[in-house]
Amino acid sequence: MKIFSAQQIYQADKSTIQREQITSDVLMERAATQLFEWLHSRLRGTQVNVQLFCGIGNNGGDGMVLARKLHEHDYSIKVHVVNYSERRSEDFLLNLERLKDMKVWPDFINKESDLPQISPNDIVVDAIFGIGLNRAPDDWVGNLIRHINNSRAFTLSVDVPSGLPVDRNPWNSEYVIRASYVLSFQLPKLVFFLPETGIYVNQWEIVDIGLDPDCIAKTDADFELMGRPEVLPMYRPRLKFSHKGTYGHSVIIGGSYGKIGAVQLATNACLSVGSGLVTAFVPKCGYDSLQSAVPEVMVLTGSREKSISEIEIPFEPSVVGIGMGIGLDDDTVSAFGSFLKKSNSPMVIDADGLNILSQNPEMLKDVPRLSVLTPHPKELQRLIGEWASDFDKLEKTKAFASKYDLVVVVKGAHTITIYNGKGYVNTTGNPGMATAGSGDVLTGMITGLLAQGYLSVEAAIFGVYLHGLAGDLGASSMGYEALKASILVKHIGNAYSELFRQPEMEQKDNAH
Ligand SMILES: NC(=O)C1=CN([C@@H]2O[C@H](COP(=O)(O)OP(=O)(O)OC[C@H]3O[C@@H](n4cnc5c(N)ncnc54)[C@H](O)[C@@H]3O)[C@@H](O)[C@H]2O)[C@@H](O)CC1
Ligand SMILES: [K+]
Repeated sequence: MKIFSAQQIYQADKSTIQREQITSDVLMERAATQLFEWLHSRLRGTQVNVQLFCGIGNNGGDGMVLARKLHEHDYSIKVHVVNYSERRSEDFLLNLERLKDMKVWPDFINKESDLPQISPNDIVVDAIFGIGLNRAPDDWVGNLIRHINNSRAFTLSVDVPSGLPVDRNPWNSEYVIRASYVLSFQLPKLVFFLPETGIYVNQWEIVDIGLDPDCIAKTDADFELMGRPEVLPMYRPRLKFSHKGTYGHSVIIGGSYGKIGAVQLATNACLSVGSGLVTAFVPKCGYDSLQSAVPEVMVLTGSREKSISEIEIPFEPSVVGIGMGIGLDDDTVSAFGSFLKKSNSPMVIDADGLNILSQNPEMLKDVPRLSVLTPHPKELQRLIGEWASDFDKLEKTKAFASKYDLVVVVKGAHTITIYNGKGYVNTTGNPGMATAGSGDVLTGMITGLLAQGYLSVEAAIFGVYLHGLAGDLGASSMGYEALKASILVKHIGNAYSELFRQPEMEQKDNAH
């Protein structure tokens, strides 16, 4: 699903109105009717107090329509107009009149007003600001927002949490609604997925308001949300008349004394994701443990006992995954540097491999183009430097990835794969995966997918999705805390099945 900027949403809005030859208030009615249906299907007439806080723009207009519909269905409502400007939108005014026609009289909150009482049992509808927010809310509006947050009432935000701009960090973190639930129109907003701004969104859902599909299809989005429908078409089925050679020979290079487990996890994951053959290249100390822990893996060793000081692979690997547990010894660094110089095909670089690159940026030009880098936040910072915000981080990563023609996997709660100026936001995974070795598993998976012929960007996107899905399946049986990297590997097979099982479950759900 595409993620649009505010300007692109306004454009889709305009194009829908033109194409369907409707007026903008018809679109507002349609949008707010969806909000009503959502709430009504959950409340089913329950007598709970619904307090609606509506701004004076179109987000407030949505709130006005919702208020009218709730009133028509005998809900107990209280409507507040947050009167932050004299520049009221036409559709807001129209729907204010329609509400008054039904003898519902909103109170107007302004600078001097007392803050209304909100009980924790009330439902708050937050329709103060939408995607039109372009500056910090005034202090009195900010105080009202803080008051709503402190009320602990269930807060349903219309389109976006009020006070949260869609293209930058908030001016004041206190002046943003902490939404229990966000009903977002048509397309998700990037801010929902970034660590600094995602905290304002507990849960979100898309409401389809029928925006012009052609306009959406032909608009290039900088970001895309990668759910099952986006990821599934990337899957490459196994062929009946195939053999292990069809699915590539991966080489995992890494490990040092005390860190052989990283290679064990990566090789295991690489096999489980479907690589035909997997060879590990480790220092001598890794030989015995790897041979006994992963019988399917072939093991090559360097000449040293505890660290890698040269990298010699006596065959042409389909793909190399390198860096996990490799350490930063001088000899390892120069072995890594010379290995990069003689490599031409895309590789996957992780952990200390990335740290070597950030300490020796002149090596970056030798990284084969279309390689996949998988940094966690600290490693990313070492590679691209400090950033001012998550937005800045993404822009800098895009520039870095384009400069060297690489795929960069920005790991996090919503991992974002960056390639060719675009960001692909992952939807699977959970906090249980923030655990030792989780990244080694991901590196092994992406390597194994590349070995099977997936393109670099697809291997990264598909691998990240499947890795998260394996984590979700693991967590569903054992919870977050006990989830560990080896369990992720065990669930890779289930994750593949889940990818295909999902539609049946959806059909069944719909049938009820
Ligand atoms: N684009 C769409 O597809 C649709 C949009 N709709 C709604 O329209 C919303 C956008 O409406 P608007 O563009 O009217 O904008 P908002 O309702 O978000 O904001 C209202 C106006 O307040 C002003 N403003 C911005 N920041 C301010 C601040 N800090 N203090 C005081 N005033 C400030 C701006 O001039 C802005 O236009 C969406 O979020 C959505 O809720 C829906 O009605 C349905 C269709
Ligand atoms: K809102």
